[in-house]
Amino acid sequence: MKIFEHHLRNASELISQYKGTIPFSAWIKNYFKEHKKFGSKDRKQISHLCFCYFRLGKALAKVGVDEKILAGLFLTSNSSNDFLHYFKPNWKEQTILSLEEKLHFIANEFHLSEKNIIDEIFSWQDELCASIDPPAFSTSHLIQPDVFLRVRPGNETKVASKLNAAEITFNTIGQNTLSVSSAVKIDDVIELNKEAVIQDLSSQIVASFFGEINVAKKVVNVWDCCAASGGKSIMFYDFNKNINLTVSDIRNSILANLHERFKEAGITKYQSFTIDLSNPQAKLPAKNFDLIIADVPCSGSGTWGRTPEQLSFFPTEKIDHYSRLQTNITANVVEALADSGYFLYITCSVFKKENEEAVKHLEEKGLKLIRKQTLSGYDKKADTMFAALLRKV
Ligand SMILES: C[S@@+](CC[C@H](N)C(=O)[O-])C[C@H]1O[C@@H](n2cnc3c(N)ncnc32)[C@H](O)[C@@H]1O
Repeated sequence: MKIFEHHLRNASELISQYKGTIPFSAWIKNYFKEHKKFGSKDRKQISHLCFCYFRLGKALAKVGVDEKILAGLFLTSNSSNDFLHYFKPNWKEQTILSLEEKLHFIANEFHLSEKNIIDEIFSWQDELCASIDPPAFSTSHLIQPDVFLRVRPGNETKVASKLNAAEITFNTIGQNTLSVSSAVKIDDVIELNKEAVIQDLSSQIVASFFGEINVAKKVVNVWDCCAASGGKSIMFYDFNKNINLTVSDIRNSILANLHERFKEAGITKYQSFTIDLSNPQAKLPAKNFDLIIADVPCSGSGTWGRTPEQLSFFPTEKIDHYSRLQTNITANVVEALADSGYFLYITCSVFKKENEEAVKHLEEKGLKLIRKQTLSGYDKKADTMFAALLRKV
């Protein structure tokens, strides 16, 4: 079929043109904007083929782009499709096999070692936190993660009935956690931020650390110092409304999103300011925070199931860059902790340099570790994150 051959050729050309400077989803959107000849079905199929290729990371580097696209499509599909069948009729029977069996099959097809394929999907195995299972984490990149919703307190019944009325299939994971397929357009159905927040499962599990914060005060002073659009602040507010909330980030444009989101979430009383926290000369707020939430900038390596092009393009030296940035930020920020104040350190990274080693730096600064945890989402179609709660003693 000519159309299949066109799609494969287009995907292959786009993959060779993409240099990893911006996220692939944004890059391909721009490309299609400039090249109007592609219809919506073509755009969808070509993007999908590119993502299938990227999900294999640095594995199958020598088999050629077309073959790697087809192998990626085979490994990420649960049933045979006409496109795959057209190019690989003898793979049809195998599409229903388990991922492990399919990896074995592909290794045989290309005369490669199955272990090497797995090691090369996520090729930073030596940098991983000890608690992560390297093969399971690596192969998880072949599965598209889900979208998770955190239903805000009191909206549980309303959100479920709205989803049911719109005939949207969802899984109930916990009292306040639902998941939907990444293809679903949820914002047409529920009032985002008011009724529910789009928030990854592991990010939601960070709330389990809030219960360990013991402040004998009516109003808790909280500083969400790398707040972005305020996901962690909204979650803390839902846990405890008696807070005096301060938020900051490096740029005003980022905080503009936060103001919008807080409005929708009903958070009206808070202080906000911009600050470069990596600058040792930065003027910090007064030293009176009972809790500082430091959801620091990081490699994002626990979220590459959503941006699989990073498996091919992430420069290894950036791990050290982020680690230094995190050390500079946290060294600065802890100065604003009140006596006995808590410090919640969070990343969406799987690298020990950004996680356990960062916690060691904080302990060297005199903070006492209460709990640290790798929040492994790779077995739950979710992101993998890391959180550590420390206290100034
Ligand atoms: C992982 S995101 C925070 C996500 C957010 N807490 C949430 O739950 O949605 C990290 C944030 O740190 C900010 N950031 C990066 N470098 C910074 C710096 N030097 N000083 C302050 N904030 C910085 C980024 O702009 C980004 O918004």
